[in-house]
Order: sequence, then C-alpha cells, then structure tokens
Amino acid sequence: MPERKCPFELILAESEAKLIQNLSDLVKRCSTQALLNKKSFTIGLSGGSLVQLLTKSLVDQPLDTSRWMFFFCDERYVAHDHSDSTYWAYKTELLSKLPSIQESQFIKADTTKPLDQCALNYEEQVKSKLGLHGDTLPQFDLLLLGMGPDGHTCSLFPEQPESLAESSRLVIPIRNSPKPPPERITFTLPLINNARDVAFVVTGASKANVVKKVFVDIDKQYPSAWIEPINGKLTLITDAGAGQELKL
Ligand SMILES: O=C1O[C@H](COP(=O)(O)O)[C@@H](O)[C@H](O)[C@H]1O
Repeated sequence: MPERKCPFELILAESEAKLIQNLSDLVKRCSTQALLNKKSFTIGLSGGSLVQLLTKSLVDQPLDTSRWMFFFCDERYVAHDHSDSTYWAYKTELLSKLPSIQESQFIKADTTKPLDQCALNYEEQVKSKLGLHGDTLPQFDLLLLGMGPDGHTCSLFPEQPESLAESSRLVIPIRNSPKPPPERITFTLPLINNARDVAFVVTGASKANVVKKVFVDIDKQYPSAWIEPINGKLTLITDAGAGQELKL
C-alpha cells in the first residue's frame, strides 16, 4: 500500500449526528489551538455539501467565533448573490443561522474583476490577511475540503492536470471546469498542503469507491489524492456510506 508522509486520521461516523459532532470537535480543536498564540483563526471553506454540514456543526455551540476569518478554498466566478456562488451559499445558510458571525469575517473573491485578476486579487488577500514571513507560504489553520464523485477537490479536476502542477501561484483561475459553472478560482496544492490541518468531509455511498481510491490506494489520477499537508495533519471525516469500502 502506498505510504502517506503526513499524520492521517480517519473518522468514520455512524450517523449524520455523529458526523456533525466530529466536525464540530475538529473545528473547535483547531480554533482553540490557533488562538492560543495568534490573534485570529483562519479557516478555508469549500462549497457543495459542506455548507449545510458545517452550519449544523456550529449552531447551538458555545463558541466564540469573533476572531475567526473565513476564506474560500475555491469559488465560482459568478456574482456574489448568484445561486452558484459558494459565498452566497454560506451567507444564506451559515450567516443566517449564526448571527454572531459578521459578514466582514468572510474574505470573498471579487468576481466583478476579470477572471485572472480575480484569482490574483484573492491570492493577494490571502497573503495580506495571513501574513508572509520571508519566503514562507501563508499557513491556514484549517482547510475544510469536499470531494466530488470524480475525485476533484476545491476546483482541481482530474481533466485538468496542469492545475495540479502549479508550483508558484497560490490561487489560480479555472476555465472550462467539467462541473458547472465553467469559470472558477481555486487554491493550489502549495497553499493547500501548507495548512496546519486539512480535513475532507465526504458523505454518500455514491462516493465510496473514490474514497477508497483516494485514501487507501492514494491513486494520483484523482486530485484529492495529492492532498498531503507537508507540516500538518490530514483528516477524513466520512459517513458509513462513503466509508463502506475503507479497510485501512
Ligand atoms: O464544485 C464543487 O464541488 C466540491 C464537492 O462538492 P460536494 O457537493 O460533492 O460535496 C466542493 O468541495 C467544491 O468546493 C465545489 O466548488
């Protein structure tokens, strides 16, 4: 079996309630750790099914979120109030249910700029908010990732291997995305793999086979299999459906 270099934890939840509890525990642990010696907790969000799961994991929790800063691991290149926008999904779901979190805590992409500028500008925002020390890359405290049935994560798709080869940019534009909408921006591997904690949250039996291919076989034809934090920890939180082919 291929070797993974970073610490890896599998959390196989028996029910949605347990999965939400596990996700809540992970976010709490990462924020507590980050806020011990920094003034903010930086978390990168994905779209899709994660939006509702994360919202459920944070509501009714005695959490001080005032020093949290939310970024987007990928974003669709559409207006902020478009139904495809990941920011809009969080605004209508998470922000409406967690009024203690301010909209200004969300660092959003400026999709009014041309696509290339939008990606460059988001990269600049990441650098300026997280701070750069010498030549070192910005380090997120936690990135929450989803995975599509094709093994894509963020907006890194198997059909576009050149996006995985990006070695200098932290955020890149994506055109002709196989999953609509076609234009997006996405974090790249150098930025993702520099995070302190990276957690995939994957649910549903339709993803069981790709979960095995990515997390057991580490089959590099799937972009998700390239996620391996160099100085951090990788966690997979899955439900019984998505985890049914796992024998780690
Ligand atoms: O298009 C996207 O899909 C992935 C996976 O979404 P899911 O609904 O299958 O969980 C998501 O992580 C990514 O942020 C999004 O842009």
